[in-house]
Amino acid sequence: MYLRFFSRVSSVMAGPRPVVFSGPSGAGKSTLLKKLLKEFDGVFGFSVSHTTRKPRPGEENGKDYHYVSREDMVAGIANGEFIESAEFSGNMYGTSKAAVQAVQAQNLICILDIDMQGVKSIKKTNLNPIYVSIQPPSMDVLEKRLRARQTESEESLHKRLQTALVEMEFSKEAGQFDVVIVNDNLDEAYEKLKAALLQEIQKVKNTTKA
Ligand SMILES: Nc1nc2c(ncn2[C@@H]2O[C@H](COP(=O)(O)OP(=O)(O)O)[C@@H](O)[C@H]2O)c(=O)[nH]1
Ligand SMILES: Nc1ncnc2c1ncn2[C@@H]1O[C@H](COP(=O)(O)OP(=O)(O)O)[C@@H](O)[C@H]1O
Repeated sequence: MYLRFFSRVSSVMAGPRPVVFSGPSGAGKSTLLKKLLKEFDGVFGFSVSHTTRKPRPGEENGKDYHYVSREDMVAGIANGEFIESAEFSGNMYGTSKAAVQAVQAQNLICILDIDMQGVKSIKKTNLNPIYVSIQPPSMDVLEKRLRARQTESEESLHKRLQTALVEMEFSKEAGQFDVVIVNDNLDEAYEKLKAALLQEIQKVKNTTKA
């Protein structure tokens, strides 16, 4: 009884509910979340993950990811600095406690872009996010978009497509996600995303006004 009371208080103090974005590589997670961050400046904040993968052209250290060596990442995990971490397509990725705290300290809705393993780990924490799955209209379209993005080697592309099949099946499991958005037409997908998050957006706007 008391425990429940205190955990409710601490989740209120932690600010608005975070939002988890997950789905296959190339489904459009970054594209959609960047649109949200741009339109709702002062409402959303991005949880900057750590990764051992190399930066792509145009990506910025500390903005898109914290780019670290495997040695540093392993040490950070052993040191208890991460809420969750996973191996994806030959690289390590992880959400540090500091990354989420930095966003929540500003009373913003914290956006996490994480894979399926991350979703499973976050479900064991008390973060209590809204789980959004971004899905491509088909495997064919996904492959075309990933190729057109020109960020992957042939090997990396194949690994991502293999994993995508599993992530697509996972999104169909009942209860895994609060919202599943098929990103066919970008504008339509974005409108659906905004509609799903409208209530949380409004809460933050009301708090800021008060
Ligand atoms: N578990 C976990 N997954 C992450 C994290 N950061 C990114 N990812 C996921 O790692 C995968 C690969 O990300 P990235 O290399 O940026 O490639 P992209 O998704 O194709 O743009 C995606 O599914 C991301 O959602 C993290 O901190 N934790
Ligand atoms: N609805 C869409 N229609 C066409 N291309 C899209 C759409 N959404 C995203 N893209 C493009 O597909 C590629 C993959 O999107 P991205 O946001 O990088 O995916 P993710 O972050 O899920 O890996 C990018 O080149 C992006 O510009």
